[in-house]
Amino acid sequence: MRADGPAPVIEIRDLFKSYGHLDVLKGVSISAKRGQVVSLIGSSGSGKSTLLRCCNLLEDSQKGEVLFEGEAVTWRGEGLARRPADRAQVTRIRTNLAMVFQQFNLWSHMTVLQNVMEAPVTVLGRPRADVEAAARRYLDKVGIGDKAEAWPAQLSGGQQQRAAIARALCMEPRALLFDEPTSALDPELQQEVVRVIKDLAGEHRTMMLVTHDMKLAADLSDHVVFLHLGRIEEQGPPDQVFGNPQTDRLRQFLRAGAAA
Ligand SMILES: Nc1ncnc2c1ncn2[C@@H]1O[C@H](COP(=O)(O)OP(=O)(O)OP(=O)(O)O)[C@@H](O)[C@H]1O
Repeated sequence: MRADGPAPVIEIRDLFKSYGHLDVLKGVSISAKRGQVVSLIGSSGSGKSTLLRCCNLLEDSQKGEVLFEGEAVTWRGEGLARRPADRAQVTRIRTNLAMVFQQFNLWSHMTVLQNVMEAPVTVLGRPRADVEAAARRYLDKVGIGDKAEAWPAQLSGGQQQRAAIARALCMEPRALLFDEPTSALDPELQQEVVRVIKDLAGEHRTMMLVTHDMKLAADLSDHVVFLHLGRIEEQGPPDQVFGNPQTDRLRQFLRAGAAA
């Protein structure tokens, strides 16, 4: 244990990411320590989702690195010559940094239970009976234990997102990455997902959360990062970021959100 508290589970160091000529991340450094909830806020296009996707190797990056529990996991090399880490490492990282997407991404041809069990059984090779017991436990935990045998299309959006959260939990990850988990939901369905995310935060799980829901970020986060055009414009504890913003850009962003 370091003198300054728990070690980072995720550490992003000076990360640069471009799509062709579009520079999306321009030297971003963030870390999430064990048990911390770090929220990423900012205008559309500021690079929040890209940053999250770089953490679990869904995207490459041109420069800088991401460390998972102290181990470098970003692509190796420089510029376009960068190569992914080896396949086993990619699997390990995606298992340990499980992601929940805005659009749920459940497989429509599988039942809810099969969705939750699929990766632990086929990718990780865990025993089916153990995984099924765990999957049912996680479905209960997110409040849809009775939907195990249903098809995704039979579920509401909020239930589908809770199934996606159960699927992420069933990987037994070291951290959860949420990419706008409530944005695709009607307001009344958002709350059931928010409740689940709050429960997980209450268990001191390590999380990185991209959200446009400032209330959620304020309620949940230990640390809030405001991105603007691929750079960190301001960051700090939620009381400060939301209660005493230091930069004009953040003040403007929060005002615009409050007026929306
Ligand atoms: N695969 C891609 N190819 C080309 N450009 C992309 C790709 N993915 C994202 N971008 C661009 O990168 C920029 C950052 O996108 P990103 O999704 O990270 O932003 P964001 O802050 O999460 O926005 P939002 O809040 O709207 O989701 C945007 O200009 C987007 O159009």
